[in-house]
Amino acid sequence: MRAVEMAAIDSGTVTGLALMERAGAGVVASFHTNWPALRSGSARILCGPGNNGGDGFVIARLLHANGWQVQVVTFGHPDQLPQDARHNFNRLAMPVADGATTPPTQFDGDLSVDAMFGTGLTRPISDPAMASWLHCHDRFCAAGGAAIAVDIPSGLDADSGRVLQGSACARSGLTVTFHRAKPGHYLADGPEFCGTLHIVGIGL
Ligand SMILES: NC(=O)C1=CN([C@@H]2O[C@H](COP(=O)(O)OP(=O)(O)OC[C@H]3O[C@@H](n4cnc5c(N)ncnc54)[C@H](OP(=O)(O)O)[C@@H]3O)[C@@H](O)[C@H]2O)[C@H](O)CC1
Ligand SMILES: [K+]
Repeated sequence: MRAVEMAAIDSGTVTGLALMERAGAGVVASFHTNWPALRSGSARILCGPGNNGGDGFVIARLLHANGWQVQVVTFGHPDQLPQDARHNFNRLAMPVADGATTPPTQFDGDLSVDAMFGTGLTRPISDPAMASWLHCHDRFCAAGGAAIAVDIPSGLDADSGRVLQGSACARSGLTVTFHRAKPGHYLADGPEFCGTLHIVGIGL
C-alpha cells in the first residue's frame, strides 16, 4: 500500500495532499453512512505524529466546517509532522490539546476518531499518554459510541492483524481504509478491533 501510494505520487498523477484530503473526506462520508442519525454533535479526534494523524486533521476541519464541536488531541510535536500532515495541522482553525500533557478524560460526546497510527506503526505503542487516550476511545466504543479507526486500529499490525506484543490498542465500531483492505483487517485480532470495514477509493 505504501509502495502504491508513493508510486502514484512519484508519477505525478496525484499529490500526497490530495490523497490525504480524499482519505479524510472518505472517513467523514463513511461515518455518515454508518451513523446517519448523527448529523451534528461533538467529536474527539486523536491525531498521531504521522500522516494517519494528518488524515485526522482533515477530518477535524471538515466536521468543524459542518458545525461539529471538535476536540483535536495531538501526539508528537507539530514541527515533527511530515509535510502533508503539517499542512493540514496549519489549516486547523481551532485550538488543539497536547495529548502528552493533557490528562485524558472519559469521552461523553458523539464521535471518537482514532487517527493515531496507520501503516507506519513500527513498534508497540508503549507511551503511557497514548495508551491512556486510546483506552478512552476503546471504552467509548465498548459503551456503544460511534468510534472510528482511520485506516487501521492503532496498535494493530496491518500485515498480520495481531496486536503488536505489549502494545496499547483500541477497538472501533467502524474502520475506514483506503484503496484496498490490508490483510490485518481480516486476520487474527483484526475483525474484533476493526468492527465494520469500509474501503474507500482515493483515486489510486
Ligand atoms: N494509503 C494511502 O493511500 C494513504 C494513506 N494515508 C495515511 O497515511 C498513513 C501512513 O502515514 P505514515 O506517516 O507513514 O505512518 P503513521 O501515520 O502510521 O505514523 C508514522 C509515525 O509514527 C511513529 N511511530 C510508529 N510507531 C510508533 C510507536 N509505537 N510509538 C510512537 N511513535 C510511533 C513513526 O516514527 P518512527 O520513529 O517509527 O519513524 C512515525 O513518525 C496511512 O495509514 C493513512 O492513514 C495518507 O494520508 C492518505 C493516503
Ligand atoms: K488509526
